[in-house]
Amino acid sequence: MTMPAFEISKTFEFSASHRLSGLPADHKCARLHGHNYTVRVQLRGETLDPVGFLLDYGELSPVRDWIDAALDHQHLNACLDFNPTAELLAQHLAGTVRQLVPIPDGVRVAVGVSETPRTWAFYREAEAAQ
Ligand SMILES: Nc1nc2c(c(=O)[nH]1)N=C([C@H](O)[C@H](O)COP(=O)(O)OP(=O)(O)OP(=O)(O)O)CN2
Ligand SMILES: [Zn+2]
Repeated sequence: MTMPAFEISKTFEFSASHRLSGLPADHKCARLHGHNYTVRVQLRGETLDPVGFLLDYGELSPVRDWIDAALDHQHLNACLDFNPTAELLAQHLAGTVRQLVPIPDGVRVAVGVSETPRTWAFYREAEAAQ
C-alpha cells in the first residue's frame, strides 16, 4: 500500500555533448550532438523534521557543485563509463546524490533528466521492503 508522502525537488542545469552507441548508424543520436540538460532531484518521504522540512533544499548544493565540475561543458562519452542515455544518467545521478547528501532514513531518491523541453527520463529508488 502506498503511504501519503511529502515530496521535494530541486533542479540543476548543465550543457554537454554526447553520442549514443548501439543505435543504427543512421540514427541521429549516433552522431555527435549536444543538449542543455535539466536534472531534477526528487526526495520522497513520510516524516518531516521539527522545522517542517523533509530535507533543507540547501543540503542539495553539493549536487550542483558536482554537476558543474563533472558534467558541465564536458563530452559525456569521455567522462562517463556508460552509454550516456537520459535513463542511465538519471540512475548515475541518483547514486551520486546518495554519496554526496545526507539523506534521512526512509527518504527515497528519484532523479529526472531532460535533454529537450519535451523529454524526461526518471530513475526512482525502490521502496524498502516492509
Ligand atoms: N529513451 C530514450 N530515447 C532517446 C534518448 C534517451 O536518452 N533515452 N536520447 C536521444 C537523443 O540523445 C536526443 O535526446 C534526441 O531526442 P529526441 O526527442 O528524439 O530529439 P528531438 O528533440 O529532435 O525530437 P523530435 O521529436 O524528433 O523533434 C533519443 N532518444
Ligand atoms: Zn542526445
